[in-house]
Amino acid sequence: MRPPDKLWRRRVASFGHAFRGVWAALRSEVHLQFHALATVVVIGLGFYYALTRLEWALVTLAIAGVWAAELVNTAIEALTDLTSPDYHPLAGKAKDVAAGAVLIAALGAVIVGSLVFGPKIFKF
Ligand SMILES: Nc1ncnc2c1ncn2[C@@H]1O[C@H](COP(=O)(O)OP(=O)(O)OP(=O)(O)O)[C@@H](O)[C@H]1O
Repeated sequence: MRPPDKLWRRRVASFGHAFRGVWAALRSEVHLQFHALATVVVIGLGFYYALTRLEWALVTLAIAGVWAAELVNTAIEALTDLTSPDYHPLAGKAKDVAAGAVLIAALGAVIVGSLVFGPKIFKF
């Protein structure tokens, strides 16, 4: 078994790698930059409309879901380009399915956003 201090250092290093991954994807992926902008706008609207705790929880889950799906999509795209730079139906399938995950998460976020902000913005 590893000494506890080394385990702790490894956990901290893992967080560092994860944040580095988010930052690397953010710098290279236009879609993620759009999500970052949308996240800032949605958080601003959340404060403006004084969302309840439950509404914040739903909005947070929706935002995190889209970010997570987009990051996994970026990772799968990178791995696919590495392992199959030439055309292959399976490479195409992997990329299409990963993009599908982003689409589903984004649709869910649009529904959550409409249900939470719709009545506040359009006053119904
Ligand atoms: N190696 C490949 N073999 C077969 N089809 C591929 C391959 N690479 C890409 N494709 C097809 O082209 C589509 C677009 O791939 P691409 O790598 O350009 O990603 P993208 O959707 O443009 O994502 P992004 O804009 O985030 O880079 C894929 O969804 C897939 O259908």
